[in-house]
Amino acid sequence: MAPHAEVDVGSANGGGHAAAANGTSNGSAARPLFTVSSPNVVYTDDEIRSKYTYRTTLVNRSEDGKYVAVPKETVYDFKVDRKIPKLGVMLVGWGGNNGSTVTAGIIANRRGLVWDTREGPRAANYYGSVVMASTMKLGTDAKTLKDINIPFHDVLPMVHPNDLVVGGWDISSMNLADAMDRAAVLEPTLKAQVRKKMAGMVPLPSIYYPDFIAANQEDRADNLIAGSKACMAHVEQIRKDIRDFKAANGLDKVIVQWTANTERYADILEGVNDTAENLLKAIETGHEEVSPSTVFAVACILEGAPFINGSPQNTFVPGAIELAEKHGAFIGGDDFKSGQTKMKSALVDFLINAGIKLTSIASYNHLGNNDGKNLSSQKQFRSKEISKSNVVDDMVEANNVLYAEGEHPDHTVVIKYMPAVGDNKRALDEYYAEIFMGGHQTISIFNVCEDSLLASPLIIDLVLVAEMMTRIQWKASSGSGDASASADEYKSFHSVLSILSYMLKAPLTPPGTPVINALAKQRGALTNIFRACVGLEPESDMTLEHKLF
Ligand SMILES: NC(=O)c1ccc[n+]([C@@H]2O[C@H](COP(=O)([O-])OP(=O)(O)OC[C@H]3O[C@@H](n4cnc5c(N)ncnc54)[C@H](O)[C@@H]3O)[C@@H](O)[C@H]2O)c1
Ligand SMILES: O=P([O-])([O-])O[C@@H]1[C@@H](O)[C@H](O)[C@@H](O)[C@H](O)[C@@H]1O
Repeated sequence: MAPHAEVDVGSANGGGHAAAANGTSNGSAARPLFTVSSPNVVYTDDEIRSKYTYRTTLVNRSEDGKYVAVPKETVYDFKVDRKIPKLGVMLVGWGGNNGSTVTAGIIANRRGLVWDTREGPRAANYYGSVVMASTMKLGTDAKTLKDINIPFHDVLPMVHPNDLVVGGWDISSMNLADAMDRAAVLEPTLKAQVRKKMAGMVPLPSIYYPDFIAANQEDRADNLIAGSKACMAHVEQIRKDIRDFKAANGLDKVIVQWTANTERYADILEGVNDTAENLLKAIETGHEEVSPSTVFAVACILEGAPFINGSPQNTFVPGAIELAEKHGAFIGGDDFKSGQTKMKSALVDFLINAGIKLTSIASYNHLGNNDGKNLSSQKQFRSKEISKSNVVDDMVEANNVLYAEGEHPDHTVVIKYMPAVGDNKRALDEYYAEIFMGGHQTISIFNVCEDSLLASPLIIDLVLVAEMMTRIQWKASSGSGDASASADEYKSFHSVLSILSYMLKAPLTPPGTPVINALAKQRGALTNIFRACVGLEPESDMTLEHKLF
């Protein structure tokens, strides 16, 4: 059967669910859940335009070495395209645990499925998605001053995941129904209801360069594009696949996401992958240090499809980042932040900001899925060890009361492959800290993460936020105090979508900008940038209205 994507027009025309707030999936703007009444916000049928004053504090040093804090205001004009596109998502590694699970989840939600379990009936949901299952404070009721909270999804005219058309590639030819069985993640009573639809989904052949993933993956590799090292033919085939998928499904846009196996790190080599020009040349000449994920990234950049890396390897070598910047293409990564590390990025933030001196973190985990099998190989584990270890750096460096320059907690990460537990990863963590007057606090956590059920909503959030970013443009308002920007042309955000960091362990940021791992700060950035696009102030927890009266 020819590989093809899911074609389910059930709700692609918006019939499968309530029209998304601020817009519907048929491309016109509907009545939004809320409007902002302000001279700084203008709604048209096609756009939301806002004037937003961004307030920061610049710090200088006086001659006597003291800090001098100077409040700064920069006025930006934001423009949001309200037309919600018909959106496709192509997963690299579609037949994996994550790929098959997220596909089944979208179908189940679109159809409003309910299935029997030992604990009784369960209904499809998007729990674990910050976009679909969390809220943000819109403001306070003008009469009662009580908080008014709205679904995150409603703050801007976002695509609804029920409308996503899913496809992708895999080195394994297994159809998605059999892949769902292989994954052993979902209940049989749910699988039975989506099996027919998924049996018709067959991943496109993909590129396979054996040296980049564990040798134990070879037995899956029966669905390959010819060639075992990078070449332009691979780039062009992937670009053609994206165009064909877009045309076959009548899509306006396609976003590509890597949820294939973790690769080993690629060496950064001068003259090979250090610049965009050298990277393209290295692909043309078949350099063996160019990985499959980097070939996919280059293909997507050239095709203008946002590319997101859900795995920890250094897909975005300097040449790939430079290429994305040159083409104004969006890239994001790395490594879904789904369970053990997500908890860590919240707990470490809490401990250190509570003035508790974390002195060691021991993170052990074992899992029995194919990801764990691939990670049982040292080179692939090393990619994951890096992404799981660096997540505390910004929080430690931000507290120079607890930590001297260069001082940091001991931190170890262990991953073991234990087939018996399958996708239900066990994460065991010990946090050891110094507290008041020589005391200690020891926090021990046993965290069973059903990895694919935690990662799937992140795959959805990454797609929805990345797509939303393709419809947001900005410019510094004339006379805004930002001399660097032209006052009369809108442009997109930087190619590297650091706004995606909440969903990622090792956030990729524009070159030279800081990496923020603290979970609350990441969510705050995502929330407040979206609020700014409709002219709303950042969420403030000051609640002076409840204190000054
Ligand atoms: N909670 C989580 O599940 C989680 C969290 C963070 C990161 N990740 C990462 O997400 C990725 C996928 O996780 P998974 O559990 O679905 O793994 P998986 O092994 O079940 O799926 C990976 C799929 O990729 C395919 N594949 C390998 N190389 C390919 C290539 N070059 N082109 C196309 N397909 C290819 C494999 O055949 C397999 O079907 C892994 O890199 C994992 O480390 C997962
Ligand atoms: O996101 P998280 O739970 O910290 O990290 C997970 C690891 O604990 C697990 O070993 C690995 O297989 C997953 O891909 C994921 O990276």
